[in-house]
Amino acid sequence: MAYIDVNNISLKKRSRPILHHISFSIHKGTITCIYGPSGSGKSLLLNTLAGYCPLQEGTISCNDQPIEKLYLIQKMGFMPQTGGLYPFLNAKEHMTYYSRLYQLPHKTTQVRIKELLSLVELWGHSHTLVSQYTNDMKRSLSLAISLLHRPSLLLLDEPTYGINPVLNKRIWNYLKDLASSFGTTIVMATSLEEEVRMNSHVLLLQKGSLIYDGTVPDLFNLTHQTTINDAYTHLS
Ligand SMILES: Nc1ncnc2c1ncn2[C@@H]1O[C@H](COP(=O)(O)OP(=O)(O)OP(=O)(O)O)[C@@H](O)[C@H]1O
Repeated sequence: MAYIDVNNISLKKRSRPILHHISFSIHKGTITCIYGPSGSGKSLLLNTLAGYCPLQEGTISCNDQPIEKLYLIQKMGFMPQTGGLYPFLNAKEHMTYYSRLYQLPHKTTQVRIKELLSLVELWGHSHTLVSQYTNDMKRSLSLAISLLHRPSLLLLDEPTYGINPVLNKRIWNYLKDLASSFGTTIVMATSLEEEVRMNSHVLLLQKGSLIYDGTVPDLFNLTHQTTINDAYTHLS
């Protein structure tokens, strides 16, 4: 049975249709990559999954429950592309603030803050105000925050964009371990072809329409191509 069911959703922004009749399913404990060029609707799709864009058409359910309920019961972790950070708080204060929102026990909070800020290479900057962070550091902090409460569903908007290869690999190992050991379901927007290739499930978006939903090997078989970009162009 599917963990997430997206059924015929459409979305308009300022009366302009952006997402068009999108349907797909996601299984528990898998990593799904949403791939497409800038402006294809990746962020809006993720925002819609996270419940930030009210649905104008269609339904989204998670474990047979409306997805909005999942957010309320704190089972979802969402890393937006921007926002969610306070310039005059440092990384540790952010993590503490969000831990309180999630009502994590004090000891768990201390352990997770160190573990996650170390994971994203911010432990050494944990007392620096976010206003002094680079965009990449802000992104890393957003990722750490989204992981804080060990959510069962993680929605990540380009989590590894612009980061160094060593950190990229460490984050990927961490995410894969969450999926395989804890059954965490991960949905991420990415513009990096190599990230799509590493994962089993890919959704290709073009101008707000889903042009492919399936595995990478099936995509290559279908299009007789050997790269994601060539396959994407073939389907366009
Ligand atoms: N709040 C909004 N109001 C109106 N149009 C919007 C809004 N947010 C996004 N759009 C438009 O919706 C389309 C999809 O945007 P979206 O940010 O989801 O694309 P994306 O694939 O995530 O791109 P990128 O990789 O650059 O983030 C774009 O044409 C964008 O201009």
